[in-house]
Amino acid sequence: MVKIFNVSQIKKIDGCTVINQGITSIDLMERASLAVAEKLIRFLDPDQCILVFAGTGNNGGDALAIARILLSRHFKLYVYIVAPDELFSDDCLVNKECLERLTDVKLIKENQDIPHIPEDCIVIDGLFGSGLNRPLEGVYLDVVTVINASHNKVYSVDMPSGMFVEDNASNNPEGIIKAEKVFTFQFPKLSLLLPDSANYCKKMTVVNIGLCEKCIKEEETDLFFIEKSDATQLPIPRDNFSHKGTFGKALLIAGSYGKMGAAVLSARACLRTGVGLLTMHVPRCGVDILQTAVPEAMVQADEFPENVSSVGDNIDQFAIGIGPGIGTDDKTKDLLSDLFDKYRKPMVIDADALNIIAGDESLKEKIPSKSIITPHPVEFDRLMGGVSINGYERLQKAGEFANRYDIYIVLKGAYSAIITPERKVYFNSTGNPGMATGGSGDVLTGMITSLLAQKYLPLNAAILGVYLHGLAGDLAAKSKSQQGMLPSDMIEYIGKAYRALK
Ligand SMILES: NC(=O)C1=CN([C@@H]2O[C@H](COP(=O)(O)OP(=O)(O)OC[C@H]3O[C@@H](n4cnc5c(N)ncnc54)[C@H](OP(=O)(O)O)[C@@H]3O)[C@@H](O)[C@H]2O)[C@@H](O)CC1
Ligand SMILES: Nc1ncnc2c1ncn2[C@@H]1O[C@H](COP(=O)(O)OP(=O)(O)O)[C@@H](O)[C@H]1O
Ligand SMILES: [K+]
Repeated sequence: MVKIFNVSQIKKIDGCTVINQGITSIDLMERASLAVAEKLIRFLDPDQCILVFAGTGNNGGDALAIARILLSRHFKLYVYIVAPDELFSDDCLVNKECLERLTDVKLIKENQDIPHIPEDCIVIDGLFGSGLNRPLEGVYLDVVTVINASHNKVYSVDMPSGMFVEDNASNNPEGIIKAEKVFTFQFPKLSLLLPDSANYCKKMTVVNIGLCEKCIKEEETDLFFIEKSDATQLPIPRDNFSHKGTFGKALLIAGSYGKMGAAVLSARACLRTGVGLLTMHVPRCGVDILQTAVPEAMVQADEFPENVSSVGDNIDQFAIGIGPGIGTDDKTKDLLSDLFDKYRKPMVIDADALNIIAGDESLKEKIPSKSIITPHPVEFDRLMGGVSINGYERLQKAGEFANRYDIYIVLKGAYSAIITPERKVYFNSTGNPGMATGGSGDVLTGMITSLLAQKYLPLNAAILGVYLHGLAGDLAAKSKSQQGMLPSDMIEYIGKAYRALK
């Protein structure tokens, strides 16, 4: 797992690296800048005009070192340092003086020094990084406004300048660079993983700068970024003599009149994820649909034609998933309450099941311990009874909720976050905007339920389920495009996603 740290932890690891590796901070800056420049070069055209905007701190120092490296590779650069008071950090000053021996470096001290930024340029943004401690004002704000208004591609060093590493609730949205790509050092930064960064960081690339592994190992955190190597370790190998009983029984309670598609998608995804036996509990109107669309599944018909209203006895044999397409009818509400009374093992709770719970405090109290709930942000805000001001606040609330009710929360989104009862957070690294289409969530519910049935621990079921789901989405997008892909395609790629983990 890649650890995610706060600013003071990053500074500490920085200092510890310098000591343990017997280097100076300027050596580390050079290493970091070289690593970014190497990545950056792939996106640059030698004929294009490149404007570098540096600040006066170490982020500026990085940008100036990157400018020097790019000059040595014959890129055409115009370099500006925004320095209203001309106070430079030591390492920034060293890089400024090095660069001034090679090219003209202009200072921007006030608004009138800001250059016109032509169209079709590339901007390299090294104004502020992790040292930002207040929203931008004055000439800094003016520079960011001009850069954003130029609509050129901006590549940011470490952070989009003006964006805080963690909480941006108090920030000025106008004072943050809108970057095409952010090359961030060594660790993903929390704010770049939250939906708040959507306008400011289209893509985050983590650049390894060789910080001391021992220091990183010793520094504790509750925030993690899931990598392929983490997911690869999770699938339970299949024994030669295993049989369908080995891989568990899943029961999916899904569908209502007009929403049987959700049940079909979750059923297919559950089967493709490897469950031994799948039973679908659906309203009577859905029986033929299920039997035709998913012949591998057994079907239990509810007594009601259009909604699910009750589940039978003998449900302890199953891993249960409930929610896709069930609607919020009163009968279905009774079912949920009854289910929570009868069944005390971890289950997967999604979609309308969450909307039902949202309106009833007593149901929240009854959620079985260690269950996995899978809300998207709107469902989560409904559960909380109010909208969060940003993704950071939502994450804090999710930690409190998971802890209070002893459950796992999969907060879905671009980097879905898995939040544990101990308030640890695991961010997923797979998936793409092609998955932002009705039915993708139903697929996820089927997948995690399948893994629970196969005796994965709830945390592992959530991590592997979310990772595989995103990976299947990435494979589907590769073949069908983000626009053209469907949740059904994702299901077809679950097998290949498993293969890719080998
Ligand atoms: N391990 C790593 O990751 C490595 C990191 N490295 C690089 O170091 C960068 C962090 O550098 P940094 O600490 O010098 O801070 P940076 O962001 O340049 O800001 C400079 C100063 O600006 C000030 N300031 C703050 N807000 C302000 C505002 N709104 N308006 C005006 N001024 C404001 C504030 O000073 P203050 O005014 O508070 O005294 C602050 O100290 C990091 O992002 C990465 O690029 C690499 O070089 C090596 C390895
Ligand atoms: N931009 C994105 N990048 C990665 N994954 C995404 C993106 N948008 C949506 N997803 C994933 O797609 C799924 C959508 O789920 P949900 O909103 O519940 O859809 P539905 O209710 O229509 O089935 C979630 O797992 C989410 O993480
Ligand atoms: K920056």
